[in-house]
Amino acid sequence: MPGICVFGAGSIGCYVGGRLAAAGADVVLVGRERVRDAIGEGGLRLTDDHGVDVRTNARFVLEGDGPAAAHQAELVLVTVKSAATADVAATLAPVLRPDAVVVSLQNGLTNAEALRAVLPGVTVLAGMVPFNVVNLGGGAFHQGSEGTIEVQDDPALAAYEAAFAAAGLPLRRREDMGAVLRAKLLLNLNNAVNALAGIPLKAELSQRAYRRCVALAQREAYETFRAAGASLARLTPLPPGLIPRLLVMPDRVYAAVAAPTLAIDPIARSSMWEDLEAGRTTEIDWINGEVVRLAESLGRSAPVNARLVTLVRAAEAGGRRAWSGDDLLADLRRAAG
Ligand SMILES: NC(=O)C1=CN([C@@H]2O[C@H](COP(=O)(O)OP(=O)(O)OC[C@H]3O[C@@H](n4cnc5c(N)ncnc54)[C@H](OP(=O)(O)O)[C@@H]3O)[C@@H](O)[C@H]2O)C=CC1
Ligand SMILES: CC(C)(CO)C(=O)C(=O)O
Repeated sequence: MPGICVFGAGSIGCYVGGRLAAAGADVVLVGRERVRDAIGEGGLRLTDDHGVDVRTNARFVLEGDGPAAAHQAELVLVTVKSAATADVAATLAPVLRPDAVVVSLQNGLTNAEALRAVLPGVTVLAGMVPFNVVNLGGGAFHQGSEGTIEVQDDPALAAYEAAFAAAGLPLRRREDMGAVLRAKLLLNLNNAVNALAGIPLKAELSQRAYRRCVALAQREAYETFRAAGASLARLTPLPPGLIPRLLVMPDRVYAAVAAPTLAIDPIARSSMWEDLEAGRTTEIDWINGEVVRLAESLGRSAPVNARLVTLVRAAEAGGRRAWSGDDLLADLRRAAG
């Protein structure tokens, strides 16, 4: 069984790393003292809405011992937030084995590129986690929505596929990973709306005003990607360009059409909400900020996404949170002009 090092033991790192460890993989989690202390003697508990309930005592080391752990590993999963990717890359560069494989399981478009730039000669693959994981505290992590992890196709994956499949998290190989990441970014435009709403995803998405905010941001991003000639993969029953049409439907229609395919646990929140709540820098620059920069590079503008960047930055600095759907929609419409 290959040695796996998970760099960034938070929601995704503990859940994916823990499931791998529970299935017998040799896993070491690298993370913060507060996460190690929360896991404590009881170990990790990993659950989902379909009966998964596993406990495991995966090895956990603090970041000071991260380089030694990464040096031993054949596979390194990077699961820090995007703002920490450069630091992790600098830590990995002097210690990785030349035959190591690095997989970024992060949101955003550029994390694998950022790792690759500092790790020449190492196989670095972009990955995409479609499902939500909530940190319930006390070492418990809950998968609150569905989907299969997708990874940039590469022959190096063959050595690890069995471990992921045994863990109940089979990998889907993709040759069009750029299109997958862009389509995921479109879905992640909801993160900012969810973080500003300050309520669980299910409650937020059940309100038309919030969905209209997401639709505004998605339409703008979709048009920007089209203008750049950048394709988007289909990750949902509806193709990406049609999702805004569903989002703006009245609540009852949305519930009837989306509910069967969009099972979200009532407690699930976006990772951006978790960052705001913990007082951390969010990934707004790596999500909505990407749309704004791409639009600018094309001589266009993306005022709705730019406004969401501004509002989330303000919230990071202690500004307004708990926006109502109507207030946020009015604000974004004003920005759109
Ligand atoms: N949570 C979710 O449901 C989903 C998240 N994602 C994506 O997955 C990625 C990870 O998200 P998530 O798991 O929520 O993030 P978390 O913040 O829960 O976990 C990341 C952890 O890594 C720690 N960390 C930061 N720098 C280092 C370092 N140098 N060495 C070791 N540990 C470090 C962080 O500590 P500290 O906070 O102190 O910096 C934090 O505990 C993001 O890109 C996110 O967008 C994708 C799909 C779903
Ligand atoms: C799963 C999803 C889309 C929403 O929780 C996410 O990627 C995130 O929270 O960052």
